[in-house]
Amino acid sequence: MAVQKRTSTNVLLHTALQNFYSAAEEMGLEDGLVEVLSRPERAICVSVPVKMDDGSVRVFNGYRVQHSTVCGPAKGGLRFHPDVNLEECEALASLMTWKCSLAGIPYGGGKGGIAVDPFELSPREREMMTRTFAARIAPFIGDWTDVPAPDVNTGGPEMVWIMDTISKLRGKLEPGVVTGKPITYWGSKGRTAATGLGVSTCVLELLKRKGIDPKDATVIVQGFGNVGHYNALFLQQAGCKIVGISDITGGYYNPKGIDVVAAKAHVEKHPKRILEGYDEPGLQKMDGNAILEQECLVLSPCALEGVINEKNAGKLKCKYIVEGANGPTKPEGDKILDERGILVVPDFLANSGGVIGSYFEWVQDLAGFFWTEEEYNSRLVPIMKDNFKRVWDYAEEHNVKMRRAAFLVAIKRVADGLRTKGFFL
Ligand SMILES: NC(=O)C1=CN([C@@H]2O[C@H](COP(=O)(O)OP(=O)(O)OC[C@H]3O[C@@H](n4cnc5c(N)ncnc54)[C@H](OP(=O)(O)O)[C@@H]3O)[C@@H](O)[C@H]2O)C=CC1
Ligand SMILES: O=C(O)CCC(=O)C(=O)O
Repeated sequence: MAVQKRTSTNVLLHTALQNFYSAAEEMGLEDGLVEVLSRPERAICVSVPVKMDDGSVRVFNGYRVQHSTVCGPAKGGLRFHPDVNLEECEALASLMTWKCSLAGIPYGGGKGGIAVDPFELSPREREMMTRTFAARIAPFIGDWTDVPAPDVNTGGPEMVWIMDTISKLRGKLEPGVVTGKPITYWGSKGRTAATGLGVSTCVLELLKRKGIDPKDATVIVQGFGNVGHYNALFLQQAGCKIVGISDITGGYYNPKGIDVVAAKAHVEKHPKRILEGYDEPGLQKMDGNAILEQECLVLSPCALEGVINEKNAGKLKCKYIVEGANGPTKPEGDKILDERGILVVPDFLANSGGVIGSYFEWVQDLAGFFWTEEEYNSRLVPIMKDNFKRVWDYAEEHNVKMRRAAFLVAIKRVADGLRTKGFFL
């Protein structure tokens, strides 16, 4: 019987399934494996009741999806955002499977989160919500089963609350149950900047392949959070001119180059930690979508999914796209970029520095022995360069786009594992 292709109205799941099916078809993957890998192994839905500060009770929906554990424990972030839903988690979990496979680290893929606007909660409410969520997914997570990490709107505090809740439930310290923890609490030096360092490494590798001096490169970075800010900072340090940045308050464009350090200092001082009100000579403020369409050599979307699509792909004025966010380009947008000859370095290669960095943290936690930041970065950067090279070379050799090359390489490792191990457990 032919493969029953799944479809979804969710942008991310639609993108994930289309990318997977077309790569699977190209590599001639057996139907049985296509069926298995187009579905998650396990999807957990929990309700998360919280007693609010005013005495009322609110119940939030929480999710954890484990797409694959063929190559190791499920691994991937937790996001707190009003738009979080099961299908989105499923898509992001599958992307984690391919990301970990491509990176050559011993993990499968998982993702989860809570449908909530965390900024509406008090610190106490946020902690209670996180701890209750941790307790409800406790039977399914652990250092050798599923290891969550930060994603959008989560970070060190949430990871500590999860680790502490699980440790109390199990009656022993469980540092390896989550990564992205603060350094003082079994975290690792280097993890905070790891994703941005990985994205910027891919930009610089791309420039090298194209024979472009970083000093001649203009870059626009969408999103000025963890990934976007560090990406912009490292690129500026490497000599690139950052001509555009953006956050929820809109786009900030300066053809003379934005001072990333000053912009970050402004955000740190702002009570809402946003770019609003940032100014410097030559800066033009614009709509958040318009910034994507400004002139630059490299555009690096580091905020949201689906931002490059059928509506704007024809209007972009960049030559290269290096995806820091997960799923920023819809397949419809990808097709147009392809026709226009705009080269895309795909998300699960470009932003894999985060999970590779998490792997380093997990290794240190299991060993109880910690590295210096120099050791951490000196391991991360060569792995990123090697992975970039592997995908670049495959794309050149087989005359395919980098996204397709990355999928083909990543699916092969998981498929080989499945063939060897079988499907029974
Ligand atoms: N953190 C990590 O290690 C990894 C993250 N990723 C992915 O990278 C992306 C960003 O994650 P991360 O940096 O951690 O998240 P953060 O929450 O730290 O930052 C997100 C950024 O996006 C901005 N943003 C939100 N909405 C818009 C909008 N409409 N237009 C422009 N900017 C917007 C936010 O602005 P504001 O602050 O004003 O709300 C913020 O600057 C996500 O797709 C995530 O899955 C991938 C791999 C690892
Ligand atoms: O650090 C991790 O384990 C996962 C990071 C993540 O969620 C991602 O790469 O999208």
